[in-house]
Formats: sequence, C-alpha cells, structure tokens
Amino acid sequence: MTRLAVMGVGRIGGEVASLATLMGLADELVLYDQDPTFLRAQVLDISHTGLPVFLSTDPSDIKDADICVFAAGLPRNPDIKTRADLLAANLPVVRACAGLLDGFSGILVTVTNPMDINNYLLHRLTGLPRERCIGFGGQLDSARFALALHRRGLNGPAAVLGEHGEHQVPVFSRLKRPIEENLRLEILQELQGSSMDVIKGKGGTVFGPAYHIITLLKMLLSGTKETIPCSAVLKGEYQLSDCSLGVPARIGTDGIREIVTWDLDRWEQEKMADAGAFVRNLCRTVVP
Ligand SMILES: NC(=O)C1=CN([C@@H]2O[C@H](COP(=O)(O)OP(=O)(O)OC[C@H]3O[C@@H](n4cnc5c(N)ncnc54)[C@H](O)[C@@H]3O)[C@@H](O)[C@H]2O)C=CC1
Ligand SMILES: O=C([O-])CC(=O)C(=O)O
Repeated sequence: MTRLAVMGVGRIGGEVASLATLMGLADELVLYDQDPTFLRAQVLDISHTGLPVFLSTDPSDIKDADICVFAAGLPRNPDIKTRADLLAANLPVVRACAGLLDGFSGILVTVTNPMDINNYLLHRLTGLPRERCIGFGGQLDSARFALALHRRGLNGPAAVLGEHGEHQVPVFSRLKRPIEENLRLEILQELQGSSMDVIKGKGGTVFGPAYHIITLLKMLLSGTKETIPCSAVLKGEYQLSDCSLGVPARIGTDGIREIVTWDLDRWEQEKMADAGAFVRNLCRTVVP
C-alpha cells in the first residue's frame, strides 16, 4: 500500500495528484488545501476517473503517508521577479503546514518557492532527517539546460546545481567540449528567464514540473538509485552548510542515499559558493 499526501492542490499539486492517480502510483491519496471548496472540487474531479484510489482530505492522515509533496503557497506572477521574492509570502504557509507534518516519517518533497529555503526550513521545523527532505527543481532546471544546449548543437550530460532560482549553476565541465565564459553566461541568462516565459503566457509552469516530480516519485517508490540534481540539506558537502542547495544526489527508497561529489571547474565552484552564500543568508533570516 502506498500513501501519497499532497499539500496545496493547485496547479502543481493538483496535476501531481491527478498524474499519480492515472499512473497508479498510489493506493491512497491524502489531499490538503486551505481552500475547502477548491479542495472538494479537486477530490471530486479525481474521483470521477473511477480509478481505484482511496481519497482522504483528513489532514491527520498526512502523517502516515510514505511521501508528501509540499506545493502549498503563492506562485510567481510577472510582477514577482525572482523565486526568492516569494519568501515572505510563503513563510506563514510553510510554518502552518509544518504543524500538520507532526509525526510524519515519510519522505518530504518540497516544491513551493523559494524551494531551497523552504526545504531547509521544513527540515528544521519538522525535525525530519535531512535524507528525507528533498527539494525539487534541479531535474526541471536540468531539462531546460539540456534544451538550451541542444538548440546550440551541444550535447552531453546536462545538470544544474545551486539555487532553484537566479543563482542556479549549470555544470558545463561535464560536457564533451569546453564552453567559454560568454556562452556560459548567455545560457545561464536564458535559464534564469525560462520559467517566466511560461508564467507570462499561461499563468504558471505545470507540465514540466509535474512530469519531473512524478519521475522523482517513481524513483523514490522503486528505489532505482539514480543520481539526480535536487536540493539537499548540506553539512559540509561542496564546502557548504546550514542551507539546502541543489547537488547531485543518489536517490533510493529512503530518500537521499548519498550526496555525490563532482569535480567542478573554477567557474562552477565560484557560482556554487555564491549560490550557497545567497541561500544560507536567507535561511538565517527564517530559521531561529
Ligand atoms: N520547485 C519547482 O520547480 C516549482 C515550484 N513551484 C512553486 O510551487 C508553488 C505552487 O505553485 P502553483 O501550484 O502554481 O500555485 P497555485 O496557486 O496553483 O496552488 C497553490 C495552492 O496552495 C494553496 N495554499 C495556499 N496557502 C495554503 C495554506 N496555508 N495551506 C494549504 N494550502 C495553501 C492554495 O489554495 C492553492 O490551491 C509556488 O510556490 C510555485 O512557485 C511551481 C513550479 C515549479
Ligand atoms: O519559476 C517559477 O516561479 C516556477 C518554478 O520554480 C519553475 O517553473 O521552475
């Protein structure tokens, strides 16, 4: 029996709950949202698939979930420039929802922006071990990076580390040929703006994130031990601590099995250090 909880069943949470049902990933879904009318509508809509999934809206069922996807809170609109600008608005949401995770011992997948800071905050507020707190965003950024490379006729493993935000760190040193600084900066700038193009056009990103969240859930449920970029609470890895940041991590049924150390080049090391400093400073403002 697999129980999946989704907190915040809007654009992202709703799509994940729907896809998980369609793909038969969970036997039980616990859905939670602050808007009871909307929550009821989402539950009814999923139930009308007729698929054999037990649906609960009782928040006390969240604590027994195997995995909880946290997607509650405000998304960006074209007036909100960076994901970090959502921190103040989503802080009360994270604090309120952390209370519902009392006694939860499954794996928490944090999606709500600013995701890295929220993942760290939820780790601290819930006391969940860091291996069970996975911040989602690196897979999505990496897919966008792969597209940017492909458009330029470049190939190779595309991975983005660092912040899920302005301080993202595309890893160029693992590509087949050296990439000079100007092109790196051009691609970085393109990646920084890629989700805003979707937000401006349709109100928010959904298909891309939902696909990669589902892929992550499948990894967690099957234990394939793949290495993916995701945000992890760091204790000295990449010379960083007291924050959560995008790093390569081997995933298994218990969450993060190992944070993998890649040899980054000087440009990437500097960008990682900048990302770490930026996220750590924000973490300090929210963690007592
Ligand atoms: N990490 C990533 O790669 C991505 C992160 N995001 C982030 O995910 C979050 C959700 O985005 P969307 O689904 O597009 O937003 P949305 O507005 O469609 O859905 C958010 C849901 O959260 C609910 N909510 C708000 N406050 C709540 C509370 N205190 N308790 C329970 N539910 C609450 C709302 O009622 C709403 O249904 C945003 O912060 C967005 O920036 C979105 C896409 C990708
Ligand atoms: O950009 C945003 O606000 C939503 C998000 O995190 C993404 O799609 O990567």
